[in-house]
Amino acid sequence: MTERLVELRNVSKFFGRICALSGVNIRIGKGEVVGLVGDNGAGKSTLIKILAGVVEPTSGEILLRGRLAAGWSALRSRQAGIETVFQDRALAMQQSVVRNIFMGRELTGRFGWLKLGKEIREAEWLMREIGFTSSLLSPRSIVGQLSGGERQGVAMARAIYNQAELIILDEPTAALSLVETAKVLRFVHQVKASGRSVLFIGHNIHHVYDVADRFIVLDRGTVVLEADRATLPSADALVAFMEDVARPPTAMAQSVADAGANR
Ligand SMILES: Nc1ncnc2c1ncn2[C@@H]1O[C@H](COP(=O)(O)OP(=O)(O)OP(=O)(O)O)[C@@H](O)[C@H]1O
Repeated sequence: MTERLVELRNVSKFFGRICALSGVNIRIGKGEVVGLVGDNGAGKSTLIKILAGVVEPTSGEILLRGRLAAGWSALRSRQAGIETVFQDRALAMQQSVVRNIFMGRELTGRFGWLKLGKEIREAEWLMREIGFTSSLLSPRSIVGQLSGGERQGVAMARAIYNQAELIILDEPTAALSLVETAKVLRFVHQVKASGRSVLFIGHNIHHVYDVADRFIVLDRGTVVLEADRATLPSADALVAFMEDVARPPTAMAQSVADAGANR
């Protein structure tokens, strides 16, 4: 097993009487890509918001490198190297790639002057690190003119600049074409190759399967499957498992009865 980076131990979250998470145990190791899947309302967003420190668990513990993390908050989460790329990616569309990467953490000199040359060089390095290959793209490109997959890459480059050790990607391939999805999956592979970890949340099981080393399936607030890639022969096996989980108990009982009758 890889070195443990972050763990949730017996975490539950209630919103009033609604139970969003119940006794969840998960761990994310250094340099691994974990795929988090589950139907609508399964608790995925709540889980990533807890990791990001923007939602407080009702009970349970968060551990960093095996040690209890006290006083968990958005600041502590970022200090621990956890960066979340939410679906809107929070990018300034009218601004350049370099301005987006350094937003709020600009490189300045002694008198507060912007070190644009240094930022450009650093942005070029980050773009290479994340796997941008197009020669048409530069740190000066305007983000609003980039494709959806490339924008996702800029958000990931910003996370790396912010010292991310774990990048949480909230449905990074939602509404993207095949070509754009392939770009995002390549960026994720690059992030892993650089030794960082990724928690990849996705509705498209095939995208998650393509990129993850390990899979966690949430269903109505509980972890119903945690499996290594080696134990899941294909994306279809994961889809079949999820279909079984989603099936209402009566339908399941009926299908068991049907199977018995056909024997
Ligand atoms: N702020 C909130 N107040 C009340 N209930 C909430 C809140 N946030 C989430 N919930 C409820 O908690 C449960 C889990 O929601 P969550 O958004 O975490 O699921 P999800 O897996 O991310 O779903 P989706 O894929 O649709 O985004 C749902 O029943 C949801 O209605």
